[in-house]
Amino acid sequence: DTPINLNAGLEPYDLLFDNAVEAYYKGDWISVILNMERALRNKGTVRRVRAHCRLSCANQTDFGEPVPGVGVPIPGSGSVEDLSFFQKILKRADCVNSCEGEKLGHPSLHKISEAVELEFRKRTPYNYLQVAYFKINKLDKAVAAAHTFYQANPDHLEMRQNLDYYRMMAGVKETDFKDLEARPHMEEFLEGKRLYSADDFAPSVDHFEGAVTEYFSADLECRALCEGAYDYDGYNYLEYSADLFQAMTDHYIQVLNCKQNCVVDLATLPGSDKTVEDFLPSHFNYLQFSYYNAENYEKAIECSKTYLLFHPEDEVMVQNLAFYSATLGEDKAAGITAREVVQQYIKQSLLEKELLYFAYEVFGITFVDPDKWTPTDVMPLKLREKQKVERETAARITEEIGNLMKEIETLVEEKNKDSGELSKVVREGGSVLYDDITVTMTSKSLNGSQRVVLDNVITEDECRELHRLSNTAAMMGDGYRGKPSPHSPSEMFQGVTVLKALKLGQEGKVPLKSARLFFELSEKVRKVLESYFRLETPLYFSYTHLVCRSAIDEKQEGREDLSHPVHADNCLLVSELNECIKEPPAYTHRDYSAILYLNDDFEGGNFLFSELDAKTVTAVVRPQCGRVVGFGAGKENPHGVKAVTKGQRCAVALWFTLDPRHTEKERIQAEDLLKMFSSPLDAEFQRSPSEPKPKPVQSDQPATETAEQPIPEPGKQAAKPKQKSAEKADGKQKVKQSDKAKAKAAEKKDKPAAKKNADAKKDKPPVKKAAADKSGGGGGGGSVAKATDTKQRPKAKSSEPHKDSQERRTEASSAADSEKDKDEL
Ligand SMILES: O=C(O)CCC(=O)C(=O)O
Ligand SMILES: [Fe+3]
Repeated sequence: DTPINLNAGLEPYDLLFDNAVEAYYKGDWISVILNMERALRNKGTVRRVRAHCRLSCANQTDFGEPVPGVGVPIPGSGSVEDLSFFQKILKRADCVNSCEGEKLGHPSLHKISEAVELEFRKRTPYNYLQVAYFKINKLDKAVAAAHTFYQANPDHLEMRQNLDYYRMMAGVKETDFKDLEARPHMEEFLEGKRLYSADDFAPSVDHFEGAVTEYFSADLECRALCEGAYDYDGYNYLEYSADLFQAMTDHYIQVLNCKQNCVVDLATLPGSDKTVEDFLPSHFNYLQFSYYNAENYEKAIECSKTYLLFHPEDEVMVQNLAFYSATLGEDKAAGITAREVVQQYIKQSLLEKELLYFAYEVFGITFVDPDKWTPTDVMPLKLREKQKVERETAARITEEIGNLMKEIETLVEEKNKDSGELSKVVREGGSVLYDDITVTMTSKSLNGSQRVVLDNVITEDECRELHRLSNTAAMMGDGYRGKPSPHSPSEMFQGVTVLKALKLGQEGKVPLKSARLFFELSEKVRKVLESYFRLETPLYFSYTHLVCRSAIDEKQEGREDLSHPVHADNCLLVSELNECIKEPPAYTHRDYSAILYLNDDFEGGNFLFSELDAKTVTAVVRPQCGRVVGFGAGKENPHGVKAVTKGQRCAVALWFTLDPRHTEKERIQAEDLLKMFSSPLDAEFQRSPSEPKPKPVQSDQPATETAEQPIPEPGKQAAKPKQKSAEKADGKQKVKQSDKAKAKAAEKKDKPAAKKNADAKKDKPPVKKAAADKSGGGGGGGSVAKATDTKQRPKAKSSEPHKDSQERRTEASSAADSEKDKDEL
């Protein structure tokens, strides 16, 4: 019989995905929606059918009973028993195949490439959907899609901006921000936790119970899905040759490993790779305390006993249980047992671990136990010892490597001291890449190192266009116009970044062409510098600023200050000590600087290099259109600008870094914006949410400062409004968490003595009370705690059981992040 129905196949979701993407580039939004929604639905169906078929076939053809028809096994002859075993295997395969074939069509239909799977894991379909819904004005759906995508891509700047944008739109409700991929067990758990933290215990019970039920059904599905094809990862297909039993073993152990890892999969928080530690057991910890507060002692006992299945030696839980039992009555309490599902779950999981450890010992197939609760003796002694030795060796090697690195560092430092200056001089002087550009002065003629003056880098026309751009932007922009210079009260200062210029261009306030020119010319300078200084690794933009300084005529008399005091760009110059300290708030990651001058029709304003004393001038450069002064951003190049006594002096100041982690975020945004302008499809979309791209902005972009200025202007210090508001949009949760972390830190600082006590209480709330009641009551444990007593107990404010370390880490890091933000400001 052929169980597979070739006709009634479910449309494969990779095909639907491709269709949707194709439709997207044609601007056929309805087709995008139809195909993408169907792709998501079909993916869900494939998942459900696979799990269902494997589970129901396991029920129909389990390996427990002998198969009728094969006969009673003959003692001593293995082969008939073997046949009976393999017959079951064959039956199971047949069952699963026909079950899946009936519902999905031929299995080859649903072989999906890893690339497409990855797109779905990254929730890319929602990025496309977001735009399509937006285009046809289905705002609620657009918002949900955007929110869903953002959950899995929290670093996606554009989507964050889109969400901010949606939030401001009329007709968008808070409830529209739905996570369409939320998993029921996690949703229930998080809701339970939220209520629990608010002392809403009765409703929290419902959610934690819901979470437990959903957990086991998700676990069942996850495990069933593990029974897929053998993953040859690490094996060479061609070389892999195993006999029947080895092949079965390899595959089966892989399946078991996968099943054990469902713990991790289920504990993963939405949109991150962070997991809730000790996830399943913690449900029963929350439950026992919630039930206790709801005065349901039977259930409190049941849940404590269940928790103790995982952690039998947990002292606090043992005490809680004693307290609950005393309250309810010992006899009654003795009759309450831990939950059966959990008993079964643990039994099965432990058996799996045993098999996995066996395979580890015998075949060397690695197994890393994801659970915290596994009793130590489940791991074979030999393995335990081996791991101990390995850990010790690893620690020793790490230490040795650390020492070696230190030695090398010292050696390198010493060597650099000797030859640094020399090698740098020798190294500079590479090609300037363009025929027109001339090298006017070198380090030698500038009396220093890592210095250059180039001419004809840009044309007269280009100078004029950028000069005009600066003035128009200052007029149109926010707040620069008429602002006193941060460096001198006798001058006015105006500045615009590439991104700001592009945005003004987008809004039609400055010519888009000029903004683009600004972007392109800054790139030209970057390339030329990289080549001239013969850098072995790329230069990245750290900050780009088109700046004009204008003399205030009535404030020139008796003027003695500089337009820009002598400083170095990546360290704090302490001229009294002839030192430059490379520490924040200096922009320590800046490695090279360049100033591209745009005009010379002003008085004063010469650029100067000096010694570390900030007095001895070593070279002077007169600005003029198309001239670039480029130099190393460190202590070797203290520099400043002489007073501009008449007219306006304009220049593009550029700072670069060799460390890609410090690439300017604004630059990336600017690039994206430019890309958007150049795509014809987007011409009419310029002011609406940004488009998903086949390759969305890398989500693992390291955090870098958004806007930086050489010296922050007082009024302009909030130069990060975008980030701030985006953070808010990111979820109040986060803000609250970091506040909490700060409060916690403050608390710790203030009263170190109180801390221990508070923490102890917090971890396992009722125990302290129970103990206090017992001693206070004086009598036998059983009769002490009455219902009325319970009522008087202080509310368990700080009562979260097991503040898991994962969360602690999250809090700590967000606190650290906000610390960092502060520094950068
Ligand atoms: O405008 C100039 O010539 C130099 C400016 C400067 O050094 C700076 O902004 O850090
Ligand atoms: Fe500077």
